Amino acid sequence: MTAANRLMIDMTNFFADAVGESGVEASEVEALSPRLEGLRERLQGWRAGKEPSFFHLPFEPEHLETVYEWGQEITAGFEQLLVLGMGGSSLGGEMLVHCLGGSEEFSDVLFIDNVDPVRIEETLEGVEWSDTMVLAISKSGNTAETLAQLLTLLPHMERAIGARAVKDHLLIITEDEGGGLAEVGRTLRAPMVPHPPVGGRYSVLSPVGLLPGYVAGVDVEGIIDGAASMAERCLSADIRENPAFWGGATQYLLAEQGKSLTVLMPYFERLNKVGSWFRQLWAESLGKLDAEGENRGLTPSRAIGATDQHSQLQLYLQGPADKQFTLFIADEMIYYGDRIPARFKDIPAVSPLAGHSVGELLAAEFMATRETLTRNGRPNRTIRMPALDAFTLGELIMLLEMETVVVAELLGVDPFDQPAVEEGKVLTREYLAQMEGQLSL
Ligand SMILES: O=P(O)(O)OC[C@H]1O[C@](O)(CO)[C@@H](O)[C@@H]1O
Repeated sequence: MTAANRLMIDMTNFFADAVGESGVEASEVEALSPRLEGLRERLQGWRAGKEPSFFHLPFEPEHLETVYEWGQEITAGFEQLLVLGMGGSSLGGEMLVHCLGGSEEFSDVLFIDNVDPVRIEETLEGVEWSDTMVLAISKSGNTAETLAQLLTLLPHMERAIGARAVKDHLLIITEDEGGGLAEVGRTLRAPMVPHPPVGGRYSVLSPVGLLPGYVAGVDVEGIIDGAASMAERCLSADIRENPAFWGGATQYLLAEQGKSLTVLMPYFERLNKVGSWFRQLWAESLGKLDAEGENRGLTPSRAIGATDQHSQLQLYLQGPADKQFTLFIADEMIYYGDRIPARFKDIPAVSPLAGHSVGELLAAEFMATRETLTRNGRPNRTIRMPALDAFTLGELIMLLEMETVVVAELLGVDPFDQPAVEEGKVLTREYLAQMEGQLSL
């Protein structure tokens, strides 16, 4: 595996030297280092594979083997992959496909990650069942939405390809063999791939995310190499040398000082789904009660440059000083896009644009936003990628996962559970039961 670091993390504008009193001091971040000692020890165990963890996924070659085996079968036999799943069961795959997908041999990977009947109907309208493989993913196997998605599209499949062929068009990823999805799969004799023993929001580096990615043409080995390289860097005992410890501890401190809204703002639309994936990771991992029963958490928010400069930036600059920002830019951006013709260069509004590529304009807008945030005392950091490629995306995924775990450690919460979500699931079932009562009257 290559150890070249491609992701550059510029934290300068998180600190008081750049943004004044709304920033933090490097010495304050360093002072948090002893509180991360327990995590450092656990990380060594995770790296050695002593207990299941997302951190070890890039070092488990069997996941890639499964992805190649199924990926080749799907790309050889089908035109389309339809992925069913909620939250962590779909967001990682969607991120990979959206960021780097676009294989010419294989056209479509579609995701149904809701039970909005209109959206489902619209998605299914274009599905040619004889050319489609369905991938149903649920770690627990009992998620109502995922089961409803699968069970409602089964009759469509059966009508189109015949009941006996369904098992050749369906693949299931689930962990719990006693769960509803496994039960349905066994009845239909559909093949099953085990979900790794990690939470859905930490599962992107397993077949859960990599298989849809592979099918869309993503270089999954590059993703894994990048993630492994970042994981090794995150083992450093020196907090300043450890990107996730340094980044996570700084974001924690900023939040403790009132900046508990984390805004992710890529200047690259392909990175938009990184924001969707990160929102679940950050929200479900951090938003919970600590040991003293205090409500803790940092609220994720996402924006997209340059579009949201014309929507959110006014708030960011002069609204409440409760936010910290992570901006993303890819150096290659300046080479993209047509040059703006000089034809109307005598018009004052056109003259500064003439001759520049559209990518150069976007890059200039990024630099301007970064500077205005800084001048207005709004703490911000920049994650710079030379190019948006698989290795860099793998580094980014591992960095954001590890930063989440670091912030959780400092908040004193468990990053791997989501105890409060259960209540809503129970109530949903109760409401359904009530509706059944009404309908039977
Ligand atoms: O993979 P499963 O078990 O279907 O869960 C889907 C999602 O639902 C949650 O349990 C609750 O939102 C998430 O943590 C998870 O990613």
